[in-house]
Amino acid sequence: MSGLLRLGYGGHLLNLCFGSRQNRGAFLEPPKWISRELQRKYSHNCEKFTVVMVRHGESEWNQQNLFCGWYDAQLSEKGRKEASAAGKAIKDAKLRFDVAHTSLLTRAQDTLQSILEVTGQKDICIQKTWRLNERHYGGLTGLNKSETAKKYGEEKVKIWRRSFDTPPPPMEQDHKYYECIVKDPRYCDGPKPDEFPKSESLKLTIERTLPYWNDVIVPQIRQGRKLIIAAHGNSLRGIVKHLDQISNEAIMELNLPTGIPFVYELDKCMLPLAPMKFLGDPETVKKAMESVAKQGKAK
Ligand SMILES: O=C(O)[C@H](O)COP(=O)(O)O
Repeated sequence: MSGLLRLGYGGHLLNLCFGSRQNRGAFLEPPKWISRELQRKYSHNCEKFTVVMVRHGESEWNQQNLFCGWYDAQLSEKGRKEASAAGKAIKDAKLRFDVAHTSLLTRAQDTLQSILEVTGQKDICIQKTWRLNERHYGGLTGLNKSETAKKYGEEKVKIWRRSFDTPPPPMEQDHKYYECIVKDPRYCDGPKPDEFPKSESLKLTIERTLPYWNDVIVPQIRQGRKLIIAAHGNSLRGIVKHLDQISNEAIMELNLPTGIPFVYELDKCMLPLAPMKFLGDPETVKKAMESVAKQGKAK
């Protein structure tokens, strides 16, 4: 299928078709030079696609306020409860899925399993990828966030946690968790040794998450498949930044809460038709976001 874009230009109405023989069956994005505002306003389609995303429930390392990244922490008791509450919220919203996407980390996979159990959808196809993993916290992995803020200052910790392109210090080979992460057999199919991160900024996280969004997830959405993505605070922040075109500065203030699903309605150009909608009471969501932000404060 090709697309039709209507643009008002110098008093004329311009109809632009896009699509090519090679891409028959796929919908091409309108040319990049057309602003998102115009795309949204004039894009000649009213189909909408629903995608549900959820950050895993609280992990044992979240509970102890430790930088976790690629360390495979398990869900805490509270995290397991959050995961089943997420399932209930999804069930109440009557959302059904054809495919689920998750990371290679247990906390995201267990959250997904719990959601699928509660919603009675355990048999759907699950695709797992390292590209949806949490951002790699490098040398900070295993350190307490508050103590790190006490040692280096809250401002520095906020930059490590939330800046767009300043990565935390790298994880060196003598780091306590280096071996168990780098030699973990779950990474036998990737990342390749030369792409294996030593630490990641949000920018670097987006660079490995977005190809998966564009090449695997978007084609499924366009085929009309209903998707759930159970992943992590920062891999999801990257996707949200991309979808909502959030600036590098503004993304610093976005803190995703654990275990509260959020829903996007996307048009055919994969543009959100409305802001993300949390399946939770707004006051609870606000408090949960504030408490994530506070984890980097020195106590
Ligand atoms: O990896 C971690 O420590 C958390 O899951 C995400 O941490 P952040 O909110 O400090 O980025």
